[in-house]
Amino acid sequence: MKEFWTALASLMGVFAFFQSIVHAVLPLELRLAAVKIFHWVFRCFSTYCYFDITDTDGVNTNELYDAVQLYLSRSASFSASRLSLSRGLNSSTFTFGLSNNDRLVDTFRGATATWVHAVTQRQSQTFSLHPLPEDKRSFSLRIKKKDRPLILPAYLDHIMETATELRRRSKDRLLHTNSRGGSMDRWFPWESVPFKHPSTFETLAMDPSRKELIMADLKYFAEGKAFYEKTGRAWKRGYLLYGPPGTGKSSMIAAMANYLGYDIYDLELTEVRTNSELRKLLMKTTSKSIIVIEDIDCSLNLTNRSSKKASPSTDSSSDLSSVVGSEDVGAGAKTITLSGLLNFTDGLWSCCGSERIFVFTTNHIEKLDPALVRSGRMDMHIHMSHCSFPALQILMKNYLGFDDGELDGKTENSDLLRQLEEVIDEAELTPADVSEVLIKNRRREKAAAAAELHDVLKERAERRMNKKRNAAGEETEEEEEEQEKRALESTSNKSDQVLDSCNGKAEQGKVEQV
Ligand SMILES: Nc1ncnc2c1ncn2[C@@H]1O[C@H](COP(=O)(O)OP(=O)(O)OP(=O)(O)O)[C@@H](O)[C@H]1O
Ligand SMILES: [Mg+2]
Repeated sequence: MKEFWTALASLMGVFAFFQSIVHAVLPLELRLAAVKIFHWVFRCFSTYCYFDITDTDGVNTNELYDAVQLYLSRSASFSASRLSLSRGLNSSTFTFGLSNNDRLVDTFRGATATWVHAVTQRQSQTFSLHPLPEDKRSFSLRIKKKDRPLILPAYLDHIMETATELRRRSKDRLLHTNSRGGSMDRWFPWESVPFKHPSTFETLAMDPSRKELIMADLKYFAEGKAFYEKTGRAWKRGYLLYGPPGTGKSSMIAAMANYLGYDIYDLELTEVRTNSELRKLLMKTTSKSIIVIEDIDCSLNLTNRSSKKASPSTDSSSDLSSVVGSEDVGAGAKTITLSGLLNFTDGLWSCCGSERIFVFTTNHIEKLDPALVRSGRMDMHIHMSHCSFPALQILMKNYLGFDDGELDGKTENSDLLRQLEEVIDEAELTPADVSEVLIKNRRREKAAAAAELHDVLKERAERRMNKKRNAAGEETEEEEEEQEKRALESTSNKSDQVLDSCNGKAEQGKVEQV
């Protein structure tokens, strides 16, 4: 035994001696090259192959990294002996995180996949306007070389799909905004909060047939990967929601996100200064998301637009590049152009990601630049209108607890329902107005609350009728005055003509006299 320890000690001594010689004789570059060659030789003879999945690809966040993290933390968490736990602010679920060098083993189609998570510090960065995060994170996947054709890329597809499904099921969606201090100089220009809006298509008050049409359209889109690939179209869709305030445009967006399980990017256009900032924001959005620009008409600077339009050029492209949010503020002049915005939704940059929905909302569709609303740009124009009777029925269900049987018009409520149906269109109340009345009366008995609603609707309808009648009366008065004026004018014209003809004769006579 003693001999063994003596031999080991002398072996280590020899190794240390050679190491010091190598360090003294070989320069650093040569040593690094030697290490690389050693790794290369090792990999050539190894039965395994390795794949590194980093958190960024240098510019964009790597969706695969996020998917792997979610997949491993939810699917394989039970097989790991040590994991870090976290729960996001306002989030309803716990997330298992992986620390440095954590190792997880997964199996797919009978093959073993070993994952190792590595967190290293990024080497000191040179000055940059867009610094990267301090930590560099990556997953390393190790599989047997012989399994490679069997499980790649199917395994990665499986991970992406599972992560998507997990996200959808967790109902933990995010609402990203660029207006809450998200700085363009930072790595991630969007600030995020958990998205908890409870609006769904079920609670949304609108005609069921139109609702179904929209839901079918969304579903077709979400499942339409093959269709978009086959037709060579970018996998994105645009919706323009327009209508008066309080008709449910924002509620519809929330319902869309909840229906599809997508995140929302709420883009505050007035916070974006240049087209390149806009493009960068777009690049930092993930797929399976809804990118929203609310009140698009208010984001457009019509003064600048018209001044540009006043230029002699009649070229339609000049119209397209009209300034949107421009403000002449010297060096920091804002230079977002309409063409920049259209590129954002339509152009090549809009495709740097997939499965994305663009939603614009406006109260004044007539104020929008024709370039924005021309057919083909926004795939679907959805008019959110005043509360109709079918929409009212949904609100009565939501707020007062009426059920389908009570609303089918064959029960003791049928009279009340008929009366509501008679006045609802004339009252022209928005779903938000109706909701207010119902909220105020929600503690009362259903029928009493509905009767109160009827009174409000009736009063409003009558007021509108009176207004119309008065307006019509004023119009008739105006018309009568107009007619009188015309009659008077025609009489005076006739006498003028008589005078003229007399004068004419006099002139002629005069001429003749001359
Ligand atoms: N169609 C609807 N279905 C259910 N609730 C609605 C609907 N429309 C409005 N509401 C209610 O009114 C409130 C305001 O609606 P919402 O913010 O969606 O309107 P909007 O059309 O986006 O208005 P604005 O044009 O002012 O942004 C919502 O919180 C919701 O409770
Ligand atoms: Mg809104």
